[in-house]
Amino acid sequence: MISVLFGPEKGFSSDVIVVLDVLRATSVIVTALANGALLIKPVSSIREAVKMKKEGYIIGGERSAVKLQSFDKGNSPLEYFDVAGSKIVLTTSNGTRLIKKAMKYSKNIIAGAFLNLTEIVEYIRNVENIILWCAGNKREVSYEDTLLAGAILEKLNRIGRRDFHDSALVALEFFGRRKEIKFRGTHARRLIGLGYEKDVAFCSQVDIYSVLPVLREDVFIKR
Ligand SMILES: O=C(O)[C@H](CS(=O)(=O)O)OP(=O)(O)O
Ligand SMILES: [Mg+2]
Repeated sequence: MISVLFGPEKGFSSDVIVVLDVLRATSVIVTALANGALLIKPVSSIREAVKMKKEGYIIGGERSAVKLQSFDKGNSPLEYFDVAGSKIVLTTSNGTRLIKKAMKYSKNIIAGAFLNLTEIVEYIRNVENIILWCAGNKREVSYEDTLLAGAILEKLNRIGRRDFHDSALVALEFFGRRKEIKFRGTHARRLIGLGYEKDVAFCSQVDIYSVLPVLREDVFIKR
């Protein structure tokens, strides 16, 4: 059975959990690994991230969408092209918190974005129980994560999967009504207002990377 969780509140166990935070945490994770980062460690707090600096990590993340003082990088995927060979610790408002939560519910967690859409589908196509877990925006449903859930489901549907929970059917039908990958929600508008329009455009690209971030212990590495 394939289910979609539209926000971070309620979780349950599953064979695989695909964490979706299109704007922008999972797009950052995919981009960093595609550009040669060795690993990305998601953490919930700023303090945990800062501690890792001494261990040679690049520290990245945001609060209220803006790079933190004393951090090396923010939460823009465009800042993660020059990370070959590095270890990164990442803390963000929605995405990294959801990843930590998802760890309670599955040993098999992957990070999904439009950037690696086909890689996600290839990995989960034969898995029995799947949750597509949307990070959402400030604990609410987000347009772009729901759209990605629908895009994944459409591809699964095309290859014959039909075991969709009602939540999955809702996301699938939502995606089916959209003709383009364009983010019309609050989070995209807010990021554009803050000057991050290039991030929004970058994160709406489909399949520019053939990379799948898988969580091993508590760090994402390339599969
Ligand atoms: O940086 C982002 O895009 C958001 C921050 S906020 O929700 O806009 O304040 O973080 P994320 O965890 O990637 O949703
Ligand atoms: Mg987000």
